[in-house]
Amino acid sequence: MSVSGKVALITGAAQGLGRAFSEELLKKGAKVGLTDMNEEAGQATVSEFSTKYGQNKVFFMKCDVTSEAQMEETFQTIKERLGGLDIVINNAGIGSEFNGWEKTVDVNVKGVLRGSMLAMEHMRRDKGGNGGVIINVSSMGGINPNPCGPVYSATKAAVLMYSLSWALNPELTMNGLRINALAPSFVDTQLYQGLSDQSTIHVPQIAEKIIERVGIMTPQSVAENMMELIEDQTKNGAVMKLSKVGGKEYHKLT
Ligand SMILES: NC(=O)c1ccc[n+]([C@@H]2O[C@H](COP(=O)([O-])OP(=O)(O)OC[C@H]3O[C@@H](n4cnc5c(N)ncnc54)[C@H](O)[C@@H]3O)[C@@H](O)[C@H]2O)c1
Ligand SMILES: CC[C@@H](O)/C=C/C=C\C[C@@H](O)/C=C/C=C/C=C\[C@@H](O)CCCC(=O)O
Repeated sequence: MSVSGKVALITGAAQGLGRAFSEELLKKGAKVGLTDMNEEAGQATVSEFSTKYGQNKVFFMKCDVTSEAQMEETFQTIKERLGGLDIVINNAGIGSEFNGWEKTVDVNVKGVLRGSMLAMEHMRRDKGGNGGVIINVSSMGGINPNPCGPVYSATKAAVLMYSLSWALNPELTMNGLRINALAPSFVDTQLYQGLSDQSTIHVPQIAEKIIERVGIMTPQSVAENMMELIEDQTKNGAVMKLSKVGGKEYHKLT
């Protein structure tokens, strides 16, 4: 599928991976609904991208993925403002392991499931949509047990299993939809930089050893690889693993 002229909605897009996904899509001629709970960062990003790619190509909405009302309004508004919806990337995620662990579940699991359900409602052909693709952002931490973040890993494993379960449902494919999961290892973003904050993870000394082994990617390199999940229409149910040392691999869970 060529993304030129298509409309994408991305959560957590003000910075990090979501910002990189947005820019990669804009470079290829897509229109992007950039959403994030951080309004200041979101406005700054959309201002930069409007200048680079055109005012009518990108639109920002403040949206907290844990709010059903905000997510419903955001999907409807972006679809109206940009003329449709073809690509949804449920990217927003956090990593608190201790006193914020329930928020981690709310954002990383409930936020992704909410965005997936809204994406299906707005894109499925039997409800007036044009079909499309959903990319749910998991992690290598959702595939391999990771002592640094049991809560985080559980949320990312949930994203994987939810996505793959839907991919097997003919209701999805018969209505022109595809759903995939992206599972990067470490990427140089604010979330990764928070790893050094002992209040967010368990056993940071183990994290250091894992990082030495698997390396650290740039958000841009992840975004460039991710595009294959959108452009290759045979990839329904695919799990793309990415790491600095291992490169790109497709993971089979079944
Ligand atoms: N950085 C990594 O090493 C890495 C590796 C694998 C997977 N991931 C995943 O990639 C995704 C993006 O993470 P990142 O590394 O770019 O982190 P990041 O912290 O740089 O960016 C996350 C963005 O999500 C936004 N956000 C947080 N909570 C939100 C909410 N409730 N509603 C809306 N927006 C919210 C933040 O404001 C921020 O702009 C996450 O799902 C993360 O789990 C990251
Ligand atoms: C880990 C808790 C959270 O607060 C921190 C997140 C930081 C970065 C994002 C995360 O998704 C990255 C995970 C990377 C995992 C990399 C390798 C794993 O497969 C573990 C491999 C185990 C091993 O090699 O020993």
